[in-house]
Amino acid sequence: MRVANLSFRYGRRAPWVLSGAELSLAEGDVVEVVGPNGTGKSTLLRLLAGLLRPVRGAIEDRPPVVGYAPERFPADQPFTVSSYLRHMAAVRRADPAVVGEWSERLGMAHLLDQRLPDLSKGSAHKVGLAQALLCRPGLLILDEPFAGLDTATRAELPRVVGEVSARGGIVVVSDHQGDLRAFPGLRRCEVRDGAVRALDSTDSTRVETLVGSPGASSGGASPAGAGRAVSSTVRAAVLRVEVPAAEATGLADRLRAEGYRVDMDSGGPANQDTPLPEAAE
Ligand SMILES: Nc1ncnc2c1ncn2[C@@H]1O[C@H](COP(=O)(O)OP(=O)(O)OP(=O)(O)O)[C@@H](O)[C@H]1O
Repeated sequence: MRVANLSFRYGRRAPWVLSGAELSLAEGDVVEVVGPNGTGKSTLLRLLAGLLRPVRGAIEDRPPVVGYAPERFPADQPFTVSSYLRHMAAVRRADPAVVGEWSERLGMAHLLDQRLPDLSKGSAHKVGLAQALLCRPGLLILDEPFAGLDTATRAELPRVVGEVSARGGIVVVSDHQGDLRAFPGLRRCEVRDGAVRALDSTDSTRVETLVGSPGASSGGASPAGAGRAVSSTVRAAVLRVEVPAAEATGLADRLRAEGYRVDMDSGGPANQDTPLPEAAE
């Protein structure tokens, strides 16, 4: 799927939200979209989902089945949870049994008989997630999916994302809270000044700081070069990168998959003699 020279604004005189944005997405990609408030993350997600039409440019090769969970589920609808989800399953030509399955999985089976307008904010949010997942999406768009979720569902969501990705689906997530940050192979991109810019897949600020630090050669691998193995004709640099323990294995696996040699030291803090520079958060 490709976002090609995409420009969008909400009205003829409105300012451009996106201007000439580019993004390529491959099967199985999981992409976190970040950026300051109001820069156009939700707008980009709605464009990707096909809910908004580009003013200029195009979105090419969108998978045919799209699941979209909005940041705020519109709960002001005269249905029960069950009748709404069964209706959505029928519209998406999904097996009605998936309503029960997703309700269980998202911890909302006890809500099925409740009316949508009576739901709490978090419960309504779960209904928004469930309707996006009913259809086995080839493109799953989640706008701030973790906001207001209980602990169990928060823990379940990365597994759901992993399953969609494992069967070749593309997942695009706007996630202020960073709950997917440890997801193996996560791609990150930032929406800013109308453009979509690729970030390093893990903690870009820290890695960039390290590359510029004394002792790290600028002639070797750089975070911007992730995906390119260090060839024998390029001088190699050794970076010491301190990451949270929970993210270490995923990050190491991803770098190895990209052809880098990775040595992992899981014990204690970084070498006290050569302290890591403070990351500019
Ligand atoms: N329906 C709309 N009509 C007019 N302008 C809109 C509409 N939706 C969003 N905008 C404007 O488009 C810009 C981008 O909004 P958007 O919601 O995409 O940003 P965002 O990055 O998702 O913000 P946040 O981080 O606060 O969720 C903002 O200036 C916003 O005011």
